[in-house]
Amino acid sequence: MPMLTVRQLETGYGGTVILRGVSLDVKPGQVVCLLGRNGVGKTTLMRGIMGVLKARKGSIRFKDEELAGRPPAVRARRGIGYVPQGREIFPLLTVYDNLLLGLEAAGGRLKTIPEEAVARFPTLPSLYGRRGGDLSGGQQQQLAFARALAPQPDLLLLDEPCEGIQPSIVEEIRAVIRDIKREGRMAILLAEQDLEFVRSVGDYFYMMDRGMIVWQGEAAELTEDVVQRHLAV
Ligand SMILES: Nc1ncnc2c1ncn2[C@@H]1O[C@H](COP(=O)(O)OP(=O)(O)OP(=O)(O)O)[C@@H](O)[C@H]1O
Repeated sequence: MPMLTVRQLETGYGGTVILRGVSLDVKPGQVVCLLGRNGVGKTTLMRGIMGVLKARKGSIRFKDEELAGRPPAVRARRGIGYVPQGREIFPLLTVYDNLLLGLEAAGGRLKTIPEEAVARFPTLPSLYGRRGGDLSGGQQQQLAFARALAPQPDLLLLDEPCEGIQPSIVEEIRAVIRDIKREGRMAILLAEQDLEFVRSVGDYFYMMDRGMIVWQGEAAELTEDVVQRHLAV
């Protein structure tokens, strides 16, 4: 049984339709990857699932509840965490307050940041008093990741977490995703352009082109042939 079932989702910006009927499934504990060239709609799909963009048509079922008409706060409360592209750290707030906002965004069920969310990023506690805007890009990505983990979501949406990040932190992020996968309690939907990264952490993939899913399969079936057909420019 899938945990997330998206069917025929249509959404876009203003009068422009970007997603033209996207369907996908994420099962509990799975790492599902979204692939596709720049501009095909990966971020738009993430925003549609989180509810930052309203669905024009289609269905988003999460843990047996229809969420398509519900606001982002409800989706966060139901257990969807989001690490947006560009991270969206609050630059003037401290690292600690950024983490607390993650708890609040998910309904404030937890009052303190769970040890396990932060323990995945051992350098974060030493930065608690710093302003978000003073961190490096890699540190901000770790903070955005920990902020999304703080309320203990069941599904994590990760939008290109390695984009523009130094290699050592990419390796840390890879290790965190692998740990989460090994623990088996959380599912991940990951937008990612790096094929090697997808092969190393993914279970399943969806390939997007111009607002549609054009191919899908097990991550192990992400062959050069598939890549050539859908990713080569
Ligand atoms: N805020 C916006 N207003 C209008 N159009 C937008 C907006 N954001 C994105 N688009 C358009 O939507 C389309 C899909 O963009 P999207 O960011 O979802 O692609 P993507 O696959 O995530 O690419 P990237 O890897 O570059 O982020 C593009 O044509 C883009 O120009």
